[in-house]
Parts: sequence; C-alpha cells; structure tokens
Amino acid sequence: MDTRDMHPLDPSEKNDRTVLSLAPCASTLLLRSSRSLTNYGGLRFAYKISWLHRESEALLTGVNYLSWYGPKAHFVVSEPKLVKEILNNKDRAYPKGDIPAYFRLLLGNGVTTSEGEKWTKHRKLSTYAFNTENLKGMIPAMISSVEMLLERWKQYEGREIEVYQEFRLLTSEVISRTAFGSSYLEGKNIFDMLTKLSLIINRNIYKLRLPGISKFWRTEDEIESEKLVKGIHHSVMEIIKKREEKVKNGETDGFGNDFLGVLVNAYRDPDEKKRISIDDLVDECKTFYIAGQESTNSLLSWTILVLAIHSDWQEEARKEVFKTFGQQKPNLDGIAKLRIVSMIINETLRLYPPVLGLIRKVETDVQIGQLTLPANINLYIANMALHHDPQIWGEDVHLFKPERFSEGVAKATNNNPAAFFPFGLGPRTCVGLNFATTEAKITLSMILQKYLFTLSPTYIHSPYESVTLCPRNGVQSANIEALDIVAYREFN
Ligand code: HEM
Repeated sequence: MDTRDMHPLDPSEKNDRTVLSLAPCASTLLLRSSRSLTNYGGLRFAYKISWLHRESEALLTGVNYLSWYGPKAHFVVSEPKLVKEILNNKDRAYPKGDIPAYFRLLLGNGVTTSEGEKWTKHRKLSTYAFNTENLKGMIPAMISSVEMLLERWKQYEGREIEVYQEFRLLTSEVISRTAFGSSYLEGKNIFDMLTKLSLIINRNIYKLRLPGISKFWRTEDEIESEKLVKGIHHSVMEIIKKREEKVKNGETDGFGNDFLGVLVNAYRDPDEKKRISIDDLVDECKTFYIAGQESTNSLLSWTILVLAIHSDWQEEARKEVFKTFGQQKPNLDGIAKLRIVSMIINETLRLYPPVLGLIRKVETDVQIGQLTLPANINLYIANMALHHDPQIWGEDVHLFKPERFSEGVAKATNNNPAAFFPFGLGPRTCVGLNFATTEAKITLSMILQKYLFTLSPTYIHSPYESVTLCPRNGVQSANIEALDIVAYREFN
C-alpha cells in the first residue's frame, strides 16, 4: 500500500489485538467482544446490552451513545453542540469524571484531577509558571536539548533511527530543564518509575476488583505500584530538598521562577490560603513530569511520521524554516511566524491527537439539548471522533492535508471550536499548550535545518492508547541524510 494513502487509524498489522476501527457516528450501542477490543479510547469496553435503563434510552440518539467500562456507564459524546455545552460550562455542572484508582496513583491530586478551590489555586500556579514571559526564558534550554539530540543523531547518519524513543529522551530533558531546573539524568529515575507505573495502569485500568478486597489480598501489580509511588515521592522530594538547600547555602537568593520554584514558594507561603501542602507539591511535580513529556513525545513522533511520508510537505516546511531562521537557532519572533509548520502540526494533531478523549461527570440530573443525563454518569468527550468526522472535515477526512489549516484554525473549523480541540476546551484547556507547540516548532525547525528523512520500510503502523496515543511499534525514519547546506542554498 502507498503510505500516502494510509488510513491514519487503520493499523497495517491486523490482528485481534490491534484492530483499530473508528465509529464516531454509532447511533446504537456497539458490539465488541473482549478479543476484538478497539484501541479507540472510549469504545474500549463497549458491549451490546439488551436492556436499557429508561432514562438511558433518551441518551441513545445521533452521535452520542452509552458504553460501559466494566460496571461503570459512560455516555460518549461527539456532537459539537453538546461538547461545547459540557466543556465550556462555568458552573461546574460537569466536573472531572471519576478517576480510576490506578490513574490517581500516576497523577495524584494535582491540577489535572482536582476541582473547586484547590483546582483554582493550582491552576493559577501552573498558568503563572508557563506564561509567555517565563516561556521566553525556557527557549534556550529547549534549544540546547535539541542540540543534544542532533549531536546523538550524527551516529545514525545514512542509517535508520527510532524517533519515538529519541523524542522520549528529548521531551524528558526539556521538561526536566525548564520546569525543574535539572537534567534528564537527574529526573531519569522519576521518568523510569512513571513509565513502569503507566504500564501497570494500562494493564489494570479496566479490570474489575471487588470493593475492599485489596485489604486482604493484593495483586503483584498493586504491590509493585505502591512501591513505585513511594519511590517517585522519595525522588521528587530529593529534587525539592536540593532546591531548598541551594537557598539555605546562599547559592541562590530565592527558589526561582521555574515551575518547581513557583511550587516551593507556594509551599513556603506564609498566607495559609495561598499555601499548598507537601503532598500537593509532589503530586503537581508528578503531573508535570508526565503531562510535559508523554503528550509532546506523541505529537513529535506522529509529525515526523507524516513528514517522512509526505516529502513535499517536508520540503515546504524546510523552505519556510530556512526563510525564517536561515542557519541560525530558532527565536520566539520567528517561531510565531512559522505558518506552514503550524499547519502541519495542526493537521497532525487532528489526525493523531495525543489525548484521545476527555472525561467529565454529570453532577446532578441535567437536561442538555434533548437529553436527560442522570447524576453521576461519566461523560467521555470523544475529540478523536470529531477530528475524524467526515461531516465536518469532508470525505477526505482521513488524508493528511495541512492546507485545511492554511487560513487558520477558525476558518478550517468553520468557527466551530468543538470540531478541533487537541488541547481541550473551556476552563480546563491545557496549561502546556504554548509550551508544547513552542517545543515542537523548535525541534522540527532544527531537525529540518539539518536532515532529510524518509520512512523506513520496516515501519508498521499501529497507533494505540497508552495514556496518550502512541505508535505501538515506534516510528523508524530511514536513511536520515545530513543536509548539504551549500548545495541546498544554491538550489533554492
Ligand atoms: C502536544 C502536547 C499536549 C497535548 C495534546 C495536551 C492535551 C491536553 C488536553 C486535551 C487537556 C485537557 C484535559 C481535560 O480537559 O480533561 C490537557 C490538560 C492539561 N495539560 Fe496538556 N497537553 C499537551 C502538553 C502539555 C504539557 C507540555 C504540559 C505541561 C508542561 C501539559 C499540562 C497540562 C495540565 C496541567 C492540564 C490540566 C489542566 C486543568 O485541568 O486545568 N500539557 N492537556
């Protein structure tokens, strides 16, 4: 098959475990046996059921339907009007959904999982740490991290390279340096433990456990995850202590303006209302280690995949990068002007959104549109379904066509914010949006300045969800070729 026509979600390796089908417009419950689970987030455990709750019947209309995660009903929403109503709601009628216990081990009670006053306080701290002014100061660290990556790549010239693993190192280095003032090596222990914990979560997230049974009998995974949580707590505490000692020893006169500094300042705040607890501090660090790394790793890997396949767009992007920066390092002004690169990133985020769906919950019985939603039902907002809806994007919805975004996101979506929201929508929109897109643009620019790349014939397409949307078999670029700058300049 010509990879240019490859269906973004249809794996080339078809078997029971990897079949990934998309059914955004299901109007009835879906039949899925446990052997043919789809990897498409919300549909994972959708079983056909012959009985329906009276209220639930009202829910089964149009593009919204009910599905079950074990014993828990989820109402899957992919109708733009409802999506907007739910995500933009400011009265907290749709708080974050029930977070499965295993997931809580990963994120704790940080900004992504908290609600109410606590969320407001933590959101303010993280928004401040990643504001435009602070972001400017992070650019040199992002550039040096990419330089390290390019230095490593010299040994692969003319050979194949596994970019998914390479970007794992890069994104870990970037978040370690910018948010925690340390390096990947210092944070390595934490990343390794978080990765192991994510694997355990993947294995267990939808497994049923009898309530209370853990008090008498714990599985190996439960014992291991408890150890990992303690280990992560300990390692994060070490990083915090180091920062505090620097101030004590007079090496610096404050805790700093990076994310860790902002959190330690809040922990030491004399005003009780503004203060955060040590557990909150650790949870927030865990959240940002994981959120700052996994999602950008996913975005960069899928972008290299599409550019390796679509060499015409790779070339368009390279021309723009040289026009903007020449052979110089990227800078903030230039980054803001990268139109083609932005179009490519948006189209990649449309086809391969790192976060596949958002979970919310109905606080009390509510009537939205023509639907009656019962209290406590979880809502699964399927952004992936909207990004792949032919009614919104046209019959060529599955093709990589960055030109959709040539006149901006508003034009591409016909002013419908619920058609494209890879970073979420409403008050809980991603805190790291600008950070992630800046990191991605810097990385892509610096790679394009140096290398030409194609896709390896050994690549097997199999997107799957593991916290974020990942390439199951990695992404292998073939024959990365150092760009002959002089020849390139003469030719262009
Ligand atoms: C391509 C990269 C990224 C994507 C696609 C992405 C996507 C998202 C999405 C969809 C949400 C909303 C979740 C919801 O409403 O339930 C979100 C929230 C969040 N993201 Fe990101 N994210 C990315 C990068 C980052 C980075 C780099 C950071 C940190 C440096 C970050 C930190 C957060 C935090 C803290 C929240 C929770 C916000 C809240 O609940 O108030 N994200 N992200």
